[in-house]
Amino acid sequence: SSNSVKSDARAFFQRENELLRQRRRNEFLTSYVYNTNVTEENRKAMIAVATTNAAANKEMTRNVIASGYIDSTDDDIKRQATILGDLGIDVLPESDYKELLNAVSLMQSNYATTTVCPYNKEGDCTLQLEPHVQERLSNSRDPKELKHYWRQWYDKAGTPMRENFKKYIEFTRKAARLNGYSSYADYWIHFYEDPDFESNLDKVYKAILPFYREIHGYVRYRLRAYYGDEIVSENGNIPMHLLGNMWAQQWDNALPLFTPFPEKPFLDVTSEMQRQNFTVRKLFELGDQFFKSLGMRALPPSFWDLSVLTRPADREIVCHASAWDLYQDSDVRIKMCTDVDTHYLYVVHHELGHIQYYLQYENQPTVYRSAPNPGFHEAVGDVIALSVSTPKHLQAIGLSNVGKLDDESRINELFKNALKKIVFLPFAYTMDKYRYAVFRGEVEESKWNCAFWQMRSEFSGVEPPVRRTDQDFDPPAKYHIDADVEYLRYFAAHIFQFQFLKAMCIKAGQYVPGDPEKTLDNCDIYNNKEAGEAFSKFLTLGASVHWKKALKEFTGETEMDPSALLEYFEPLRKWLQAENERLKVPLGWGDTDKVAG
Ligand SMILES: C=C(C[SeH])C(=O)N1CCC[C@H]1C(=O)O
Ligand SMILES: [Zn+2]
Repeated sequence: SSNSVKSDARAFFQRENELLRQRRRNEFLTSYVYNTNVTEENRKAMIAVATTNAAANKEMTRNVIASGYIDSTDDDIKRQATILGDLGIDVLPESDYKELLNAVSLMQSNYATTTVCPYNKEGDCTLQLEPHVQERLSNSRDPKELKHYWRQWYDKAGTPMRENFKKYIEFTRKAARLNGYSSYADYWIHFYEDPDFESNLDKVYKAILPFYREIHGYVRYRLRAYYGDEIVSENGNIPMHLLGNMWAQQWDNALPLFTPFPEKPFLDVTSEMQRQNFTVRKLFELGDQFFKSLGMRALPPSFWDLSVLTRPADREIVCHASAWDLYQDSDVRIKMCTDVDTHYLYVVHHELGHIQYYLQYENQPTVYRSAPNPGFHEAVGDVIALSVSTPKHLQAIGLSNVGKLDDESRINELFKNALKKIVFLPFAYTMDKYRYAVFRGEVEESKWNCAFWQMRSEFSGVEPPVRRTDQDFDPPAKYHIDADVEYLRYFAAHIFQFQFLKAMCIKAGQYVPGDPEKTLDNCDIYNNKEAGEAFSKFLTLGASVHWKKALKEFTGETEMDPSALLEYFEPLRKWLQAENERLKVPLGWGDTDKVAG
């Protein structure tokens, strides 16, 4: 009878999920050892465990397919079988699998260990991306120094990785084909469980593009006033080394060059934190405190014992921040090279968002211990960071003496946030539009580098400080391209986080449409149990239901919709359009001439 079939299926999935959990624990433990101690021995040990697991995962998938549960009339059985029946790169024959992992881990190791030479002075070429190069890109206002560090990094972290990247493309293409996908791009897209994903993505990009063009035009105008016409053209691409970030993905570090109302006081949280002798641990305690104030999960004691929160002096680690689920006894960890400043205050909350999600869904079967939409996982921490960075909250924790800004200071704050949240969207869009094109074979290999810069110019209107040719190979200078990490999850997260924020601010009574005293950009959900309860219910689901169903229960919506984001920034958008008209700022940009055609 269907009951006995169901109980057989339950027993089957119970066993497969438990075995999968053990495999994931082993695999992530060895991967954590490698990421927190980058040696050849640890790299090989990680590959060995992953290879053994790939064979076991293949066996599991064979069992799942043979069981026929994919055709079950029971939604849950069908969903578990569908997800477990999808192998990913584990489908590869063992030798190909090893070659692929070898190529990706070599790119990651290179990124983690690349060091560069100091500008304009003799000295060891031992400067690291975090913290040295990142600090120079953020704070230097010398175009020659900025160009030096830009070129050093791209030449050393990018170009030497061409052969490994080629292998990466070859083997991911083979894996996608073996799984019945037309390309690795389509394998990545299937995680969004949305046939309209790519067309929705283009729709959202087009919806924010007018606002982005206003920001781009104003920034170019102000940069030109500061650096002069030889460095910044009137209506061309913005040289990316001037924008405060190695990849020009967010421009808030260069904000002092283009603050709308420079004479207005600023929430300079970094100097206030340093004045108050904030420690790295304090940053994590702030985040932990926020989640607890919402009635959500606290960090377990093991988190503090097993995480690596600052760069060790005695070994190489992968500094790029990451959060880890070790799939047993609430063993969750963060690995990052934290400094005490506003950038890391944001990153700490971003990573703690992943940790909170891991804890919230830890009692789901292994197959459901993930987000139903990759964008959700990247949005959790960002929502909290948005609340933390409000004047109201910063005053509550003693990092600011103003709880409510006047109109001009509010424009400054919104502008700073737009330099993170709006500027980021065309960048994130390009990271995967480019890789989709390469995965789909739409760009011939001899054009891989020029295509990259042509797309950065087309979608963001930024260009390299020096001419680049197809003898260079710049994409692996970005962590996620080395580490096989899909990037549209961050694009989606930058839209979803404002939908989550608005829903929770309404529940907390912190946002009332049309009430100038209760706007989205000064909403602080701290201590609000109703908001926390709704958030917990949403996160506890894990991947057990379709993301549209989870979103509907949480915010009442079923789409990735930029309305909440545009509402949050509306006062800035109005001001910027008027200001650009007043200053006769030209908008838009043409083709870059920094790329050999
Ligand atoms: C902090 C993380 C680890 Se999931 C990260 O990679 N982020 C967070 C925002 C965008 C993206 C990046 O740094 O490129
Ligand atoms: Zn993340």
